Amino acid sequence: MNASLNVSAVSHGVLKDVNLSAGPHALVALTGHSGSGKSTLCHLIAGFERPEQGAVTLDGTPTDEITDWSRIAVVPQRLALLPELTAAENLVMPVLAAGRTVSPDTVATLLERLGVDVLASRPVGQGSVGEQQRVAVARALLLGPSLMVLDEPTAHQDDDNTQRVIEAVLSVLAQGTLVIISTHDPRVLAHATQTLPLGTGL
Ligand SMILES: Nc1ncnc2c1ncn2[C@@H]1O[C@H](COP(=O)(O)OP(=O)(O)OP(=O)(O)O)[C@@H](O)[C@H]1O
Repeated sequence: MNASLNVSAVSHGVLKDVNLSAGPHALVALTGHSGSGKSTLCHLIAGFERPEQGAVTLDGTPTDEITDWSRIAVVPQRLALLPELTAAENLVMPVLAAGRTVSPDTVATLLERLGVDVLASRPVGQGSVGEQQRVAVARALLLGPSLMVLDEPTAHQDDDNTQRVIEAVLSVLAQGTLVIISTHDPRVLAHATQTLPLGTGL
């Protein structure tokens, strides 16, 4: 896993001439006030859309051409879980889409680690917002992606669960995942290896 992310001269919506390079084991924090474009940049890096100007590539490939969650896994601000499916089923969806398999034990262990084993066999729509957010974190962690993009992943978490999310992210970071996190949370920022402030006019 030696992913190299390049955001080159990107202008898109509120974003103007944004540049970023990062590789394995980097934890890049996207910071800035509300409306500064953190979610917009998360979407571009995740490959949900292609920038109006400039390029976003992972190992030379535009990220909007990458759909394999073992390469790019995402925790969107709006989570994008299927509420009528169980947490375990939600975790397995991108695995199946990538043509891979994971053992039920691996899924169960990950859900337990994030404190959401209670939803393993219940529809995730029955969980709290914080629980659903941790299911989305587990879904992104499952395949040990090359690049993981998390949009404010501790926004709905109490102290203990913030620590759970941070420890889970640090574990894939240690294995070489490149992590991009939009955040205001000082407990997350403390682990950043790079910070990209947005909306500063720089
Ligand atoms: N699909 C869209 N179409 C038009 N404008 C949009 C769209 N999505 C976001 N915007 C605008 O782009 C700007 C940046 O929004 P974005 O959600 O990226 O900011 P943010 O820094 O993530 O904010 P927050 O911290 O409140 O989540 C905002 O003014 C927003 O209204």
